[in-house]
Amino acid sequence: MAPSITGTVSVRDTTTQAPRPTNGGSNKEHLIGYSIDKEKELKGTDKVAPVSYPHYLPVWDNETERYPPLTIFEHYEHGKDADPSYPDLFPKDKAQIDEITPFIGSEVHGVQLSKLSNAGKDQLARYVAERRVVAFRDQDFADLPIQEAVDYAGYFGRHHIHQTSGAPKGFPEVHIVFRGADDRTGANFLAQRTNTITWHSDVTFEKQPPGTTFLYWLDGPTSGGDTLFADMAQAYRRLSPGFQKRLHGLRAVHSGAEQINASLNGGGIARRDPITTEHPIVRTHPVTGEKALYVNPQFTRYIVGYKKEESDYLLKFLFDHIALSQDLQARVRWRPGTVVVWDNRLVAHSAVFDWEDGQRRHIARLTPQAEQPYETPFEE
Ligand SMILES: O=C(O)CCC(=O)C(=O)O
Ligand SMILES: [Fe+2]
Repeated sequence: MAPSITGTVSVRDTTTQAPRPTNGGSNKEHLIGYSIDKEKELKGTDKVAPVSYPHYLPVWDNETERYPPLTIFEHYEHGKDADPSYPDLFPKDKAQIDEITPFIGSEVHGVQLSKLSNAGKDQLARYVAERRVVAFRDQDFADLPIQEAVDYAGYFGRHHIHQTSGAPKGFPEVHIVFRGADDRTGANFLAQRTNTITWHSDVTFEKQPPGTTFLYWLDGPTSGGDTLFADMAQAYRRLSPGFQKRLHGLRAVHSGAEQINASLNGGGIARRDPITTEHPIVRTHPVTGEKALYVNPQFTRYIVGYKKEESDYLLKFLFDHIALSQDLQARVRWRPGTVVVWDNRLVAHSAVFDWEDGQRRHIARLTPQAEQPYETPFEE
């Protein structure tokens, strides 16, 4: 049951971006600074369109929103039950599927996600694991009552409640990505940095990070604000057998502390105490059995048992490998009505802040948690 939000409610820009890493990563400080009053001031003038989904505007409760640590739970992976010929997800002659690249990314027309049976949802989980990220067009998801969207995604795993991000009032399990129409932090940010790319997998500092993850469009610029995805299984396969073998057995520490500090420093909230968690550097997918790299510059801090220089060096290599290999990446262009579903165990992703004309960008994420990452032995 969602706690009610009372007390001081503030509305600001939100992204999942954490502050500078302590290792060789290349991520950015988070982009902050939205004020609802400014947007209200502009509203009613011809400078800015009204918010399409005002009930999805992010709020924070600085005073009362506080949660105990997340507990371990038994995750049921529905993708394991899927018929791999996808008869319920893609009934005959209904769906048009366009592969964005051979390995990663599909764009689907003609399927209404909200209407899927449980068999269809099982197949969705599996299909997304196969394709890594899928953009479903012309969806009614954003128009459903928020509770229905929440219930829908809850089929795939226990909802993650984000430690810092804004959420629609009364729905802390919905993570909101928002940049207001008055927002100038992007320009300010780019005055200090050369780009806005922040590769990450979501909340990898948690003991049970997300699996099948949903992001759906509410408002956005006419062009720009795409999302980048990198195929982490393909990134693993591109390495030589000798190098793959070296990575097996290594574990890395992921930290959520810097994200919490950045939130508190910016006047935001911390819903839980910060945690760090060790995960294997190579994890295995529970449905497909594929191995994938599982490190990211946003949250991975160091390799357990390595000296600092060794750890920084190896992590930098892996972060660069992911960021520079555009031949294992897909770029998803948003359109009204789009729902993007990805498997957070198999991709890294990054927002692209490349529009400068003050248009609003507003997206909602539902983030079912999955199993504790595990590793299976290296195979020649
Ligand atoms: O804004 C985006 O394109 C992606 C945001 C993001 O990283 C997320 O919601 O997990
Ligand atoms: Fe993210």
